[in-house]
Amino acid sequence: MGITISNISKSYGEINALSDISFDVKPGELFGLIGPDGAGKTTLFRILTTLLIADNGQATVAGYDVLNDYKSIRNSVGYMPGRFSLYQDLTVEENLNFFATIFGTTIEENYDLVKDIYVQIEPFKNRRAGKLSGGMKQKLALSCALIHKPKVLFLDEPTTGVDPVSRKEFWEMLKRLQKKGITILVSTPYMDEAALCDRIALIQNGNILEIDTPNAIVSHFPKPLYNISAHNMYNLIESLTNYEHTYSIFPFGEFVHYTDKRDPIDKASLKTYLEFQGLTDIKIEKTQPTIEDTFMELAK
Ligand SMILES: Nc1ncnc2c1ncn2[C@@H]1O[C@H](COP(=O)(O)OP(=O)(O)OP(=O)(O)O)[C@@H](O)[C@H]1O
Repeated sequence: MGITISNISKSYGEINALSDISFDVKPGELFGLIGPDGAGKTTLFRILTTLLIADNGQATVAGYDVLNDYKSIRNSVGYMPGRFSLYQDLTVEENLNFFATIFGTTIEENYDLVKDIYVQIEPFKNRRAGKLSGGMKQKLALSCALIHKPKVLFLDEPTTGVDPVSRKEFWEMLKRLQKKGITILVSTPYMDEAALCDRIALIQNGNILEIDTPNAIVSHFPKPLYNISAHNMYNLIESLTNYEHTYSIFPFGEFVHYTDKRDPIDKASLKTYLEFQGLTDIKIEKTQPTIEDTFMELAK
């Protein structure tokens, strides 16, 4: 009951939103689609949930073809779109009832599946959805996407605009749903969330850059990586940009992530150069690459 995607392309006029995309999501897998705004994630979700027709290629979801079996797909999948999809003027309970009714079920019938999530918003069941916080809206949207017991769950940027605590809770919920046998395709622009998936596809400008487990993707980073810090971040970035041996630089919190054209790096001469640029408190230490580093390297 997984997903297969074979040579899917989609253009909007001149814009190639997806260019010949192919990959599979295994049954029961928690698979992440990781990429920046405009990468093509929503377009792929809309094709897989039968809301949009691809220009080329084939795809199946839970064994059904997206074109020929679209009605079966609509009954077997849950879809939480990126933008808030609920009825703002209906209460929490009315929203959930509405989604249950259109799928011919009731809240009671499938309560077991949504219980974990719904109990957290049940105290506010008479509040209008439009008056909920970001984290609560997200929990209600997930409950609505689950109320008909889908085999496959599509979540398009479910944690965008949600606070860090709610984001963490949300990923714990996804892990629990996965244990119940639901296949999950989730998109996110947050690279730290990518590490929580079984496998991820890095996507940019409608192309897949790489597909693998988060650990394997990180292990493909091609060069030794260094954390560099100094008292003046702006001057540090400018100095490293102009340094003749710089291969790549990437601001990363309080550090700059740096790779050097030389192998091995000459740390002493790099430090002397930075001191000559007027920088003080310089620290250069080897560090482990993250998915974000790998993405930036592949996206070059
Ligand atoms: N209806 C449309 N008409 C024209 N261009 C579109 C349309 N929908 C999307 N696009 C363009 O197609 C590309 C892919 O968009 P898509 O929404 O699939 O990306 P995304 O990764 O989901 O990003 P976002 O999070 O911003 O939605 C973008 O360049 C976008 O501007």
